[in-house]
Amino acid sequence: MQWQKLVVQVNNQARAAVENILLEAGSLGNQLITDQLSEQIKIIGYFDQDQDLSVKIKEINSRITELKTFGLDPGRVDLQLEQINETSWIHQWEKYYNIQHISRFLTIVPRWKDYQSKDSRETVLRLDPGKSFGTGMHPTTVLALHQLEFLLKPNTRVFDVGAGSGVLSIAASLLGSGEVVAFENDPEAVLAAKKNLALNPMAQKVSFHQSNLLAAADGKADLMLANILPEVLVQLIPTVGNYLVHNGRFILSGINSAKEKLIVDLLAANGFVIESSSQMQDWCALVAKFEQD
Ligand SMILES: C[S@@+](CC[C@H](N)C(=O)[O-])C[C@H]1O[C@@H](n2cnc3c(N)ncnc32)[C@H](O)[C@@H]1O
Repeated sequence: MQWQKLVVQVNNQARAAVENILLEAGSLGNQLITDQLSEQIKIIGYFDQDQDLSVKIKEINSRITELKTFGLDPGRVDLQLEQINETSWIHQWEKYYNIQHISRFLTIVPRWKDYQSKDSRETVLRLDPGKSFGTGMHPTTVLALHQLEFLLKPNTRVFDVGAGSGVLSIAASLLGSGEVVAFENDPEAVLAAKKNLALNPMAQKVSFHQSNLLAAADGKADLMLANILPEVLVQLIPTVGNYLVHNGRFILSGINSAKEKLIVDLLAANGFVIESSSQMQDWCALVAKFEQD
């Protein structure tokens, strides 16, 4: 299978915004290459070959150029499209993917790295994201994991919408939740998530389902997770109340700061009260409480 790689060279100050533009254009994962001697960085977006990027490149270029109107100078912008084969794509990820200490008590370790925890309180999550989103390195995943660690109570029933590599679902189980039911519309991601579950035998009662948003959900959750782009959150939010208990919490991530107000207003209109908002780079995560009967 062939992939396409879009290499974008810009000024470092536009990094978070450009990463977001690539993800919104359909990049399945971004890789960052920095040079300590230069302000210029390279952001590489990986796209499925089926995507016609000839039109999208123009759109991406003009969105990057428009950043100037928001006070972000992207500098000299250069975009190069390259074809790559699947093996080298996965190889690239493995090269740049490292052990990540998400918090004092949660560490994500790539499947192929050795790691011995020295602290019995530390939870170690083994992961091989393959082609699916959710290495644990992206700010949106880190923000969701921080909120999950903070909010999770023992035996809570969790729904994870847009499970990707399964990172949030597996973390929820390892951190002590009850049943975790995860939904993902990409069949390849569902397979990757199931393989990741097998890498973590301590994660119990987790199931992954191929489903458009909550279409395959049954019953109600105490805690809902969704790290998905705002365009998808907008479709999801009006349905969440049917699947969340009264006073249940909803952790939303994947929101670029410019879309925060839109999501906050939609949550309020659907019976949610915002409890907190956290920020990393240009990304925002929200915790909302469902107060409607
Ligand atoms: C940003 S990734 C998040 C992955 C992982 N949960 C994490 O936090 O790192 C969003 C995921 O949502 C999935 N997704 C997008 N639209 C969806 C939909 N309508 N129904 C189910 N999953 C969807 C994508 O395939 C992708 O795996």
